[in-house]
Amino acid sequence: MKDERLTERSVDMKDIKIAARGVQVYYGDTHAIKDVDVEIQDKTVTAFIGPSGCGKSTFLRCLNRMNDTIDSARVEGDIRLDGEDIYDPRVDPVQLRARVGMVFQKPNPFPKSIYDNVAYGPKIHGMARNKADLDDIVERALRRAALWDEAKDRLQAPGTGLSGGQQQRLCIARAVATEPEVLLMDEPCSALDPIATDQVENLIHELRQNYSVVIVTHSMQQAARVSQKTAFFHLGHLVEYGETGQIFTNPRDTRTESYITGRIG
Ligand SMILES: Nc1ncnc2c1ncn2[C@@H]1O[C@H](COP(=O)(O)OP(=O)(O)OP(=O)(O)O)[C@@H](O)[C@H]1O
Repeated sequence: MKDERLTERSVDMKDIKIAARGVQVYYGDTHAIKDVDVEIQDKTVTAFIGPSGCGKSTFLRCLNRMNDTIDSARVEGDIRLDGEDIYDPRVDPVQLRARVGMVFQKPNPFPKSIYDNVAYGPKIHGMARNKADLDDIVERALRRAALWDEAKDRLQAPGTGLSGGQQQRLCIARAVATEPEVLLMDEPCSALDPIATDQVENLIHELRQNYSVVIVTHSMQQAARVSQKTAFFHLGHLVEYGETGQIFTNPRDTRTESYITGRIG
């Protein structure tokens, strides 16, 4: 006899891109992330919200081992990408970060041309057979980041010469150029004006067709606009995780309710 629950479960499992279990993060003696379990779904935008210092960025950085670059940080627990342990010593963090890309709060283009900023990742990962291939990859990434029209006539100009909003879109183009499966965005719009913010939010909608996107944001309006799932963090705990609509209209935990109604944070 067919076990309905098993079938249902295997379908659910397929939709999970990243599964984290019992994650703890310490910076020296500071216990910044406390026993967090979460399942990030594929082709979904997940927002991490919560008051300043609650651990959103720290947890985000666990998902592509960016905390490895912080000497005092220690990560414990189990984090799997498509079922594979990303902290296994055999996993190369550089390869992992090509699969799980990241965009930071402050645009950080390399001191190179616009073209080279985008071409760098595909080059080191051997994604282009020749110059024409690379040109195509660069154009496609810049188009996806809604920067092509502004950049196409000055591809050899330095990336650092662009405006703040353009630089952030350049960093997004750089991140998508390696075709990551997951894109982590740490407050990607905090340095942007409303027009650039709107462009980035449109891009997030588009990216969700192919990728899983996780975004840390201080703006609850932004979380409500762009995400399907929301995780509320407080003092290092993941307090509540669910459908974005439910979290904002019918939170189950009083701490979530206090935060979304502006009483904490
Ligand atoms: N590199 C670091 N070294 C030591 N402590 C850190 C470091 N980064 C973060 N912390 C500490 O870890 C805790 C969580 O910080 P984190 O930046 O993850 O929070 P956050 O929710 O992203 O905050 P914000 O919204 O203000 O960016 C805080 O107590 C913070 O002081």
